[in-house]
Amino acid sequence: MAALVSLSGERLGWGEIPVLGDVTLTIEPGERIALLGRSGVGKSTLLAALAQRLAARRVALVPQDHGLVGPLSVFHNVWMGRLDDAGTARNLRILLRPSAQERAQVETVLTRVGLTGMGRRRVAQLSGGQRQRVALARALLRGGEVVLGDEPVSALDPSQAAALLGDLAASFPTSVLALHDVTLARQTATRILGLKGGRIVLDAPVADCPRDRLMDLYA
Ligand SMILES: Nc1ncnc2c1ncn2[C@@H]1O[C@H](COP(=O)(O)OP(=O)(O)OP(=O)(O)O)[C@@H](O)[C@H]1O
Repeated sequence: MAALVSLSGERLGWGEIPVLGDVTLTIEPGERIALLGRSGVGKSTLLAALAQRLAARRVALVPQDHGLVGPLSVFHNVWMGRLDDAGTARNLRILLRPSAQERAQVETVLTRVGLTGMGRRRVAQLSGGQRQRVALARALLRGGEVVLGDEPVSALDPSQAAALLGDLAASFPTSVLALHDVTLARQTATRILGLKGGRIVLDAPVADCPRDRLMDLYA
């Protein structure tokens, strides 16, 4: 099967400022990759580079800051996951006067993230964990070949986090998720990428990643 994306010896950063060097990485369809490493090591930088390389595919994003529009309703924010499926006129109609079916589609994903009946609430009035779940609902509504998530369950309690990572795994064939919870990464990923000191220092199947080996990434 053809790789989804390949990077070979690349330097990734922002403008002239390098963050990660010598990045060599191939992602195959069906992989569930967890990105691990200390704060500021470059997980978001790698995800941003992957998003760019995967632009021709259908990709759902769950950004670290959620990427929501506070003054708009939960419904509107979730529907944004599908904006590029329709033209401006249809989108305007949906945003102003959604049909019962469109409301039901959004309600279905809201229920999956535990936000049943919250579609009319303004995002600005939600808690941090509720906002994160709106961002997850938007990704679930969008669907696609790949989900890229930057700490997508960091604001949720452990059982909710595990359940929603399970839902992402069931909904997207391939995932690349930056996670800070090593246990959750070992439970949900098939492959671990560990970043340290400006490099990928670990790239291995999860079966070869005992907890101690992963904790070295934070030493
Ligand atoms: N949009 C951006 N523009 C410029 N520099 C950035 C941007 N995003 C991140 N950086 C810089 O890139 C470096 C790596 O940051 P990055 O956000 O990729 O790390 P991270 O591993 O995701 O961190 P965290 O776990 O804290 O989210 C940092 O020095 C950061 O200041």
